[in-house]
Amino acid sequence: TRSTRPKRLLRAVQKNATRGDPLSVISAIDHFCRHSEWAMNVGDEKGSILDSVVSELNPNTSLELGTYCGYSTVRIARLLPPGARLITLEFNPDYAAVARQVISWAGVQDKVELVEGPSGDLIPQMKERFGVETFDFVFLDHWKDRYLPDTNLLEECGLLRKGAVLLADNVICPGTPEYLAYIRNSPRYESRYFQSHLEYTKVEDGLEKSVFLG
Ligand SMILES: Cc1ncnc2c1ncn2[C@@H]1O[C@H](/C=C/CNC(=O)c2cc(-c3ccc(F)cc3)cc(O)c2O)[C@@H](O)[C@H]1O
Ligand SMILES: [Mg+2]
Repeated sequence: TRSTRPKRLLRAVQKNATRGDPLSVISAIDHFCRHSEWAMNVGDEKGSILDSVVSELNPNTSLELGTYCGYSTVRIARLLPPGARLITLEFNPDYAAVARQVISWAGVQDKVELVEGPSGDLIPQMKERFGVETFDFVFLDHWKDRYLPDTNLLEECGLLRKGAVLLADNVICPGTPEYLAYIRNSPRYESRYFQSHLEYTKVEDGLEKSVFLG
């Protein structure tokens, strides 16, 4: 079957990372993206901002929109306390298949539930089908024009608790103008921009951290 970039990324993980060692999986992917083929993982620079937000929050229930190859899934899951869980949504079955293998190579599969399907259909099912009360943390990294509709959906479904944190990737590059305008002007959120760079490049990008005030 035709080799794809995600499959080549997975092979690099299986070749260079140690099973059960999430940090070695993260560095194997970063090395592959720096020295072989660029890929749209959040990367090491923005990834360390993601790490600090997750570590400070210690979320019990987290949601990731857009799994891709599972890089940020592993970054988040390795920091979660015992019993905590991360639900990650991915509608491309080929990407999901690669991500499942990256996640299990890292040994964090017990903390992760990868659900295949479009976020717009799955978010309204979170309570009944997945037993979620509310999310403590949401990482947005899927199609950029879905950030705002999915945020509104999370609000409408009562899935954000007071103090829940939304962390959005790529608010500069490729950019999420509608989402930024909404979240920065809404009285229901307290937002802060973390300046950084587009993964593996010198181009400016950043993460927007927004606390839901209820
Ligand atoms: C509604 C729905 N439901 C479920 N899964 C969904 C979904 N919408 C998308 N997905 C999934 O999520 C990932 C998509 C990620 C989109 N990310 C980017 O486009 C992206 C692009 C760049 C970039 C920057 C400069 C360039 F020159 C080129 C690319 C950097 C990034 O960091 C990105 O995240 C991908 O795995 C897709 O299948
Ligand atoms: Mg991204």
